[in-house]
Amino acid sequence: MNQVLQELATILEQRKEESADKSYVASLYAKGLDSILKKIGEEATETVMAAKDGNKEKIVYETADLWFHSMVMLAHQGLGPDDVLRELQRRFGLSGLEEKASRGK
Ligand SMILES: N=c1c2ncn([C@@H]3O[C@H](COP(=O)(O)OP(=O)(O)OP(=O)(O)O)[C@@H](O)[C@H]3O)c2ncn1[C@@H]1O[C@H](COP(=O)(O)O)[C@@H](O)[C@H]1O
Repeated sequence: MNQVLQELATILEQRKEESADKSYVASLYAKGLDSILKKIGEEATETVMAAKDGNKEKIVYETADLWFHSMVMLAHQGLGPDDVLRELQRRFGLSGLEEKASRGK
């Protein structure tokens, strides 16, 4: 799995033991699932607006916010990035893309 995602996932697990006034992630857990989902909705909207503007720097920044809050949601639900990557890898295999990529097509 991607090392950055793995390291972030480890921090997100550790934040489950942290107090809400010391950590943004712990404060999101304390507010509960609906607040985490609200942040995902906001960040998704900001990502869409950045893409419509065509500002590459802003697109990357907002997508990072969206991925980050999605990872907080996964951690809250007892999941992690490896679960999503496994699903993407499964689809990759199913579509035959893996074989085509290895043949350079
Ligand atoms: N990657 C991130 C990250 N990306 C975005 N954010 C926060 O997500 C929020 C984004 O919300 P907005 O863009 O709406 O900005 P805002 O108006 O300040 O936010 P709100 O007041 O509306 O909640 C900001 O407060 C950012 O600081 C993040 N906060 C933390 N991390 C990672 O999570 C780790 C743990 O963070 P803490 O729990 O704060 O220690 C850190 O080490 C970082 O690696």
